[in-house]
Amino acid sequence: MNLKLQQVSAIKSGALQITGSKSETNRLLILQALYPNIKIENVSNSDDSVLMQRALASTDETVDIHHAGTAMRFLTAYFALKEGRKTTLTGSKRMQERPIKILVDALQQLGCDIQYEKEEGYPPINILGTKPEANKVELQANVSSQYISALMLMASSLPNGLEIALKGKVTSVPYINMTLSLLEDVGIKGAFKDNVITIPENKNDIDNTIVVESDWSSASYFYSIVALSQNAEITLGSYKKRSYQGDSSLATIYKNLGVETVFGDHTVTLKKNNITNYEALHGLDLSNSPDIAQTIAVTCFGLGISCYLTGLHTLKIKETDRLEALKTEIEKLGGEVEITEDSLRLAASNRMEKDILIGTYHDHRMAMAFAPLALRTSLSIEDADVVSKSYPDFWRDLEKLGFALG
Ligand SMILES: O=C(O)C1=C[C@@H](OP(=O)(O)O)[C@@H](O)[C@H](O)C1
Ligand SMILES: C=C(OP(=O)(O)O)C(=O)O
Repeated sequence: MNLKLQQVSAIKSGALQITGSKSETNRLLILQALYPNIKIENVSNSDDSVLMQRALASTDETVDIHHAGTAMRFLTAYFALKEGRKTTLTGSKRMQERPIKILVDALQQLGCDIQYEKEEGYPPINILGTKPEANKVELQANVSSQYISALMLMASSLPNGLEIALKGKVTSVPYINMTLSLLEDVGIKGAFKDNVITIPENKNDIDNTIVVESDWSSASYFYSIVALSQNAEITLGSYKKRSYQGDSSLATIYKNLGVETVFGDHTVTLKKNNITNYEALHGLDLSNSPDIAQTIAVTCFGLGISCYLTGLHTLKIKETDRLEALKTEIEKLGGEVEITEDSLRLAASNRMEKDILIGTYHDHRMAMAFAPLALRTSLSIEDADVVSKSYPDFWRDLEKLGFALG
């Protein structure tokens, strides 16, 4: 379904409750599968978390996780270490193009039994669960942190825990720290020092209740809306100042784009002010928070300012090639974008075409990143339901703020 967004001149101030972080939820669901007395509150209602829950509950031999990257990676390690269980783990067409070799190699190093069903290095994979004796593994860390988190989440179930040595420049580091922090919250105290992660074996009962913080990547779209508005003020729950999510760097980044963040009791209020520092957008390294790159690029385009975003090497293997997709869609609207393998340069421009259909390429973040441009022009979003991968209530929440949809 294509969704038309009328141009809106002003939006209402409002308060929204954002669903739980899908990254935190999907880690905790794996830990709950290992330690069933763990309780999770503010569970994400994202498709990716629903798919994860279904996969963990399934007794079928074939498990299909559609587009969910974390589910694919975390479940590869989970099923590989589930002794005696035979699983074919598969996903959408795009998932079958997203690499998994680094993780499979690491699990094979440990002694796991995993075969590729079609193309080497890519899902679907056939897994026969084992309990390996080895407790050391080495893997390349510059492609996806999800491979590392997958091993960390399973490590405490191995007879001697696990030592994970990371090679190369480590990418998406906050997601590794998030895994470490959640493990610690349930009582498993690991360490990450000098590119070596150590997770001990756990023999204790675990019955903690963990409250998932709401999703910061989802909050990014409201940062963009406030930046593009005259004077909007939006309160979002439930957030905390000391977040496990690297995308909470939004507060610092959007300060440069005229958005002030005020932390309340479990909320953040985003307020428009006119204090900007656009220079900070020139050479902004997003290797710690890849999921907000699209939001930031589109905000800058909406503001008519230039930006140069770096550290984007992981964007090519996400739900789509996000660098290509951004270039194509911003250029349709009249912008000028140059991309390399790991960077995006947007030229300053006041051009903004009307009534363009924005392609979304099965990528929830393409739909959500472009929606705030309705504060500047009328546009349509292709396949608008794609947002449910991380944020099923997105369009309803935009309507609450006064966006005119349909
Ligand atoms: O571990 C996680 O929950 C995630 C890690 C990141 O992936 P990469 O480590 O592949 O960059 C991020 O893009 C993804 O949305 C969620
Ligand atoms: C990249 C993302 O998800 P995943 O890799 O888990 O599919 C995302 O949500 O932006």
